[in-house]
Formats: sequence, structure tokens, C-alpha cells
Amino acid sequence: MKPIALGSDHAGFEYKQMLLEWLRDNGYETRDFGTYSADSVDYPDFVHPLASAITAGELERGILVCGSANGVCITANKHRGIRAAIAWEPELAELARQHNDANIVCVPARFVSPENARAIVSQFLNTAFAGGRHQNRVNKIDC
Ligand SMILES: O=C(CO)[C@H](O)[C@H](O)[C@H](O)COP(=O)(O)O
Repeated sequence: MKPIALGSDHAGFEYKQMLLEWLRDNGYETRDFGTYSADSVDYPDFVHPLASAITAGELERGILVCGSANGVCITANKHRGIRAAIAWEPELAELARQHNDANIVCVPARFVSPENARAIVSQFLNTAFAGGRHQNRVNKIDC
């Protein structure tokens, strides 16, 4: 698997740092797109470079974290070929992979525990796309 891309705004910074360390401890290569402190920032400044790296084929999977996950998800999905999904429990990450072939999971740091965030990311990284009827639907997403 290619390195996992991580990005956040200030609201997601601590969780991003925690996830980076946890992923590295578990043998994943990572690429950190920022932000790099808890100072207030604008999430699109970090989401657009990460999404562009995925659509360019440099990376395959991304993890984005902000307070509600809404801002990072909305921004990432502006990129053709990005399928970003918000998950606040592991089963949603599983379904986003199985049914939607999501390439980015968006974690709402202000609404999930660190333990749940790790479980969401683990599920996202370890679930395959189911294909079949879902492939037809995914093929119709981009317009
Ligand atoms: O984009 C968001 C909401 O749609 C994220 O939750 C942000 O992290 C949040 O808006 C940041 O809020 P703050 O009051 O500037 O910390």
C-alpha cells in the first residue's frame, strides 16, 4: 500500500498527530499534509493538496480530520475522483469502503473518542471495495 495521507485543521490537529503516530507504530508509511500546530487555520489550505496528491496517483488513501468532518469532506469531494466519506463509527468506514470505494475517510475529532477514531481508521484501511452492483454506481458518481 502507498503511504497514507493525513491532513487536518486546528480542530483535528491533535487527533491527526495521534493517528500519525499510531499508524507508524503499526507499520504504515504516512505523509503529513498539515496543519502542523493547533493555531487556527482554514481547512481547504490542507485538504486541496492532499486530494490533489490522491487524484494524481501519488497516494491512494487519505485521512482528514476537522471538528465536525464536514468542512474537510465537502472540500475533498470537489476533486474529481475523490470519494470522501464522514465516519463517526467503524461500520460507516466499512460501508464507505465496501459500497462506495471511498478513498478518503473524514473523522470528526470533536465527536469521537481517540479510541473510536483509531477503530474508524483501521476499518477504513482494512476493508476492500465489494465491486459488483456497487461498481456500476461508483462509475456514475463523477459528472
Ligand atoms: O469545517 C468544519 C465545520 O464544517 C470543522 O468542524 C472545523 O474544524 C471547524 O469549523 C473549526 O471551528 P473553529 O471554531 O474555527 O475552531
